[in-house]
Amino acid sequence: MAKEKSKKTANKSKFTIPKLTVSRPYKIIFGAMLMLFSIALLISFISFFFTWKQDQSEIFEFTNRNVEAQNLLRKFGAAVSHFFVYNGFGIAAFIFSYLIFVTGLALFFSSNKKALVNKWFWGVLSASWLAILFGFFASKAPLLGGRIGYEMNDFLQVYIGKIGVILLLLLGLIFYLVFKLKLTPEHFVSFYTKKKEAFKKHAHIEEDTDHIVTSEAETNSATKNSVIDDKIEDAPYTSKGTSTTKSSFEISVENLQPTISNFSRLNKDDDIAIENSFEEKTEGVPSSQTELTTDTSTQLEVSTQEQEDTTDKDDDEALNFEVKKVEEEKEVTDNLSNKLVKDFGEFDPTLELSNYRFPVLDLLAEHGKGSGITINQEELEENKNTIVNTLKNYKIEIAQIKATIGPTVTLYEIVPEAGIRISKIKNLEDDIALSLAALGIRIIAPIPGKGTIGIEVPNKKPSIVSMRSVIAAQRFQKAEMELPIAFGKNISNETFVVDLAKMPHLLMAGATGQGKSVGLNAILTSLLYKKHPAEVKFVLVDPKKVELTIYNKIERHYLAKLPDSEEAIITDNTKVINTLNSLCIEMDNRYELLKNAMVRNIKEYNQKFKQRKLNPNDGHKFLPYIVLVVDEFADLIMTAGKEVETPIARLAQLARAIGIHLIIATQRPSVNVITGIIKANFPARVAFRVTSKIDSRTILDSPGADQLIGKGDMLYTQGNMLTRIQCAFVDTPEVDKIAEFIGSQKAYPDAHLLPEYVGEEGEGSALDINISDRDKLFKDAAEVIVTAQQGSASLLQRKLKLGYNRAGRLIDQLEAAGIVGPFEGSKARQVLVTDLVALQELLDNEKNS
Ligand SMILES: Nc1ncnc2c1ncn2[C@@H]1O[C@H](COP(=O)(O)OP(=O)(O)OP(=O)(O)O)[C@@H](O)[C@H]1O
Repeated sequence: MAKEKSKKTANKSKFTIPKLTVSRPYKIIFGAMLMLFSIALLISFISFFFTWKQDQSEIFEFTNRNVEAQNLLRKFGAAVSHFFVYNGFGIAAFIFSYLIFVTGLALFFSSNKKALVNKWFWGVLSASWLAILFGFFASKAPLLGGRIGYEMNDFLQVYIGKIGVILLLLLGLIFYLVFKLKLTPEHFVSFYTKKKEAFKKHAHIEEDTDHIVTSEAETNSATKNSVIDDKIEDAPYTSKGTSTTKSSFEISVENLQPTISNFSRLNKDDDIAIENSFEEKTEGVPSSQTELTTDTSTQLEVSTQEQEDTTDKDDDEALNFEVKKVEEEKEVTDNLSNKLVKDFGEFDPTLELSNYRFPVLDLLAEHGKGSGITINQEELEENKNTIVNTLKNYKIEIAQIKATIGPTVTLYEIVPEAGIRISKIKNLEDDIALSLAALGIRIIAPIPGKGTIGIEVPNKKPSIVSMRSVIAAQRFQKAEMELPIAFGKNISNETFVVDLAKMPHLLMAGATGQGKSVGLNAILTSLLYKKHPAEVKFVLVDPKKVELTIYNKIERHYLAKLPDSEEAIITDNTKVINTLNSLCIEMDNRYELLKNAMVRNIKEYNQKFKQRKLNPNDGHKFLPYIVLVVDEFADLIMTAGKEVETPIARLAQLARAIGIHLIIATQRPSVNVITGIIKANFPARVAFRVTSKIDSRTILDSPGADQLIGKGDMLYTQGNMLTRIQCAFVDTPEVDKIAEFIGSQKAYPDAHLLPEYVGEEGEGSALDINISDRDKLFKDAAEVIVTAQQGSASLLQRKLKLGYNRAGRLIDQLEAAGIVGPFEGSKARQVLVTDLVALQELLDNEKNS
């Protein structure tokens, strides 16, 4: 079926009326002719209304050239006007002039034909309607309706009478309004209400304006004029100073506003009503007035456009198709943090001590001028020969030998002949040492990553590596590290710089007098030379009480301490436990901050904080690195055992991301000091000379440290290969000078305060009568005891997960508060409060008293 239908339509379209194709130039000519003709008609028609009486008799004398017509277009004008107006449609003949003009225009611009047909349809209908209407007045004014009007009117009157004709005309009018102007009754209703509202507002504003005008007149001050007044004064048409003009303008502009705002609220059908009301309102207002308010004029254009759209809906060509340019949405890159950074710059943590000066290089001594290596050629030659000969004795041929001179040792790299087993050379270590008659020979077989065998032979005259030389080294100065440490110089005499933040914790061991304390000072000095007081804080634990006391001077710059402690450098073992636990709290707090800031480590956190992306009101603050230095760890472990080991292990396991780094030194690297749990969490290790291979294994997991020569000769490992380094030497007076230099500068009001830690052990054993001195868990403990009706410390220990000391202290406090009875030997104490209500009462009474 569908196919048949489509076939039929196809056939239909095939046999449509043959198209009269006129070429474009002809169309233009013809169009122009029609337009000119229509103009001629218009002139003739207008002229006809004044000359028709004189010209009427001459019409029949058309060919007689002696008879002159009065019409502006003479005989032609008189004839066509007679035809169109007198014998035609009367005044409605103008419609034909218009229709001919638009036809010419359509041809001229080759525009849509459908719209033209539409125009002709409505044009002829309107002309007929008008002609019939004016037909009623044919006897008095025959020109109004023309002959056609008269005849049609007469014809209709015969059949339907005068009233019938009037009704028919009314029907025609409605037909026109509904179909052509697309008007509905709702339009009239809304138009009426709008009119009413506008009228009300008009009246209201008129009142106000009158008021303004009078007050203006009273004050006679030009400065008080409103913006609209200013605009009026600028406008060319206004007669300056005439208050009537001003006020009338103000009203009209004000009047526009409600109309326009209403416009947006109305539905499509309401458009015409609004426009009509608008036009009415602007009537009588000079056109320039509408130009004054740009907004208004824009809106005006829109509404005019809409009207055209409605009236010429089926006029495809005339339809104004406007593509609205969609503006790209603007991105708001200017968020608060960017704005803050723009306004105040990035947050500068060093601002509080902005005048802080880093210690100068001159504070450090040179130690052995030039610190150049003083090895002579003879010694080198001699050592080489001895090595080659010794190996030869054991039938080990050498293909190549190379020497690298370090500050304390010289490395001889040998490439043995093919087929020589490396283990054979390694086993000859002692023999080679004996032959060379030197202490501290270390054989590295093979040197990792080189494929050679290294024999380190101490220099006869070792040179001191001064702290000054390593601090001044470019490697250190340009090191882009979080916590750079210049340890000293390696075997190739290069400055050895490592990042403590990457280690992330360091374990140091070495027999007494081998350079541990100097090593610690070298680490601290490196950080003091590179880091601002705002960026790093030290927690110093010095059970020996003498090694680190020099740093007391920089307490308010660089040290961190517990809130209640007087001395920043911790020498008391119980305080060490509290400090370690406090650091654990600090660690937990920092993790919370990192979590809230949605960052993974302290570096990202501080960066975000500097960029002002973190709000200090949410508890965010710049986090300095915290370096915990424990000088004699063995001593701590011996006295505090697990209480120290546990927080140390916890910190070592977790603290790297939040910027807490541990440096632990010990002179007894035995397994009960450097336990498995400690070792597992300290991948970076430094070994100074130790007394036995076992100690070397404990600290480095391999021998070697026992063969060092002491005096700062050290081995460093970060989990893989060992690096032999000559530790930089910094003497106590130098450190003292640096501390003095820093300490003499403006400082923070106090040392950096660590979070408070309430230890399990109380400070005094006396009964705490003072309520404010009570344990934080006092109330909980009381509730536990009262509920269980059993006054025992072990109950508290179990329920509140407390240590024995703290539980005992709580019992004492409960006794003092009268909640439990006195100590009764092996029996549990008597509970003096019967229930929780009574307990609450007791506590409330205590508070009030
Ligand atoms: N890097 C070094 N360069 C030159 N000499 C050094 C170096 N390190 C240490 N020494 C020498 O060794 C001595 C002892 O050093 P240090 O005080 O550091 O030993 P220690 O291991 O801390 O001893 P203790 O454990 O008894 O305190 C220093 O006084 C110094 O003479």
